[in-house]
Amino acid sequence: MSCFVLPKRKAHQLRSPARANHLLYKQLAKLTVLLRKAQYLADHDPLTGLPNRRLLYDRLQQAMVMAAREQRQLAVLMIDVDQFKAVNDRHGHAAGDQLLQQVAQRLTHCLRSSDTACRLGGDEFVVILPELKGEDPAPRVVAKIQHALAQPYLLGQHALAISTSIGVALHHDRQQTADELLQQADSNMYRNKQAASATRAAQPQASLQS
Ligand SMILES: Nc1nc2c(ncn2[C@@H]2O[C@H](COP(=O)(O)OP(=O)(O)OP(=O)(O)O)[C@@H](O)[C@H]2O)c(=O)[nH]1
Repeated sequence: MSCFVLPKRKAHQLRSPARANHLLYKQLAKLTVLLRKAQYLADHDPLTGLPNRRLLYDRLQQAMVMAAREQRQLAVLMIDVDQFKAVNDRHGHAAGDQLLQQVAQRLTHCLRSSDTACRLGGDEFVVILPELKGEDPAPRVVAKIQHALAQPYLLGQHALAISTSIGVALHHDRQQTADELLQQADSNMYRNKQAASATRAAQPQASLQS
């Protein structure tokens, strides 16, 4: 914390109030920058730069309140990379990291500025869609995301195709908590993953391509 302390100055420099004020102002400006950086680090995933679990809960709770107040539809998507462990095992952890970074970039490009994509941890991402309009719009967003994430990735020298499992939860019930909504999206994702896994088992050629 030594950077927050006024630097030692010759006594005559600090005797001038204008000079002392100037030094204090500079130190406060530095402190403000450091606090902003600390806040960013507390709220974001260092690998992908996406909001982390802490900020996800914050944004989701706010979005749920706004959706209820303005009678808007809100959906949460739970997104999990299929067989991600195999990417690490076959191509190395650094390639796995690159894949997660590219998934995060693609997710961000697919979404509107009012939507939020977060990294929950590992290969799990959450998307908050706070302003759904029209009839049953969530499946359209899911299809768009799934298509974008299914395009091949370039990891160093390797081109790699992956699939993702996505679970959707719609926020209908005002009593529902953020945790319950995420849990519902997670259960739906898990069910979809199991179905996709059963399909892959029946068609071994459809598994991870590299
Ligand atoms: N490269 C990399 N790997 C990570 C990171 N965080 C977690 N992992 C790895 O991600 C993998 C997650 O594996 P799982 O989700 O359990 O398994 P999976 O292979 O995706 O299996 P399914 O989800 O059932 O398809 C584990 O091997 C973790 O070690 C990370 O930041 N970078």
